[in-house]
Amino acid sequence: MKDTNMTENAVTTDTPKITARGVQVYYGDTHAIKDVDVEIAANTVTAFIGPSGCGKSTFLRCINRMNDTIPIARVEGDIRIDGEDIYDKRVDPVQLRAKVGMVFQKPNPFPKSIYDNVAYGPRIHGLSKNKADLDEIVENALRRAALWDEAKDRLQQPGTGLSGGQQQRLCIARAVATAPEILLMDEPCSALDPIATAQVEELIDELRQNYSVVIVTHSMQQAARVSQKTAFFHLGHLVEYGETGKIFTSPEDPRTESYISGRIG
Ligand SMILES: Nc1ncnc2c1ncn2[C@@H]1O[C@H](COP(=O)(O)OP(=O)(O)OP(=O)(O)O)[C@@H](O)[C@H]1O
Repeated sequence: MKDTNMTENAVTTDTPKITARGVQVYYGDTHAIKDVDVEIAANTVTAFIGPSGCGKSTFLRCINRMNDTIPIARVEGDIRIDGEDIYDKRVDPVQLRAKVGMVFQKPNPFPKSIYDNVAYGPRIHGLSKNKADLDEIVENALRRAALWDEAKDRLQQPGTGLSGGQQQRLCIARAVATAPEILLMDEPCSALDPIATAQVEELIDELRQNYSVVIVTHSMQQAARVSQKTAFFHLGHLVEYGETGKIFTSPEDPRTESYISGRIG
């Protein structure tokens, strides 16, 4: 089945990077994600949209096992990256998170220098042979995050001294420095002004060349601008998933139609 016609059904893509089957998430007695099946393509930006509390962030956090850090959260079902079960006991969540980077709603640089923020992941994962190697990784990551020109003369200054938009790009540089294959972004622009938002959106489009990007957003305009695929969640269900253009112009499900036309949410 192609991915343009589905209602709480399995969704497939030609080259799935991430495959989820029968995913349930519980927080104690709260059933937050209900039987979600989805396949997410490589080199694609996929947007998760839906009303507040529908489970977008919860499902996003399943993809790098961030829910493991929430004691009352319980994840069931099967999630694979390139066919590998990421919940297998042999998978080290720290290694997994190097491969599946995450950028959060609020820029959260470490209280360290700009350089050390970006070098942190490569250092703990032993990705560089020597200082020159690490310098190169840091420079490349800052370039990829479109922050190099603004940061190159102040690499030893604190990351927290940057503007909000620069801090978010620093967090993106920190995430890409470990050469991830997937980048998860949880409302990455919600704390940014329109100019910084435009810069981050432009960056997301460039990042797609190298990564699969999954972005949670409350802004339907943003989803329409940056994503090729959109998933609409409602009350823990993945209601509809498909080409972004189709979801926004001719959704199949009345709940999607209501949300995009502003009647729910
Ligand atoms: N740490 C937590 N502990 C308990 N319940 C939680 C926790 N995180 C989320 N939930 C519950 O799980 C459900 C889904 O929440 P989630 O944050 O995933 O939704 P969301 O769609 O991302 O919402 P928003 O758009 O408001 O960020 C909600 O009912 C929420 O209250």
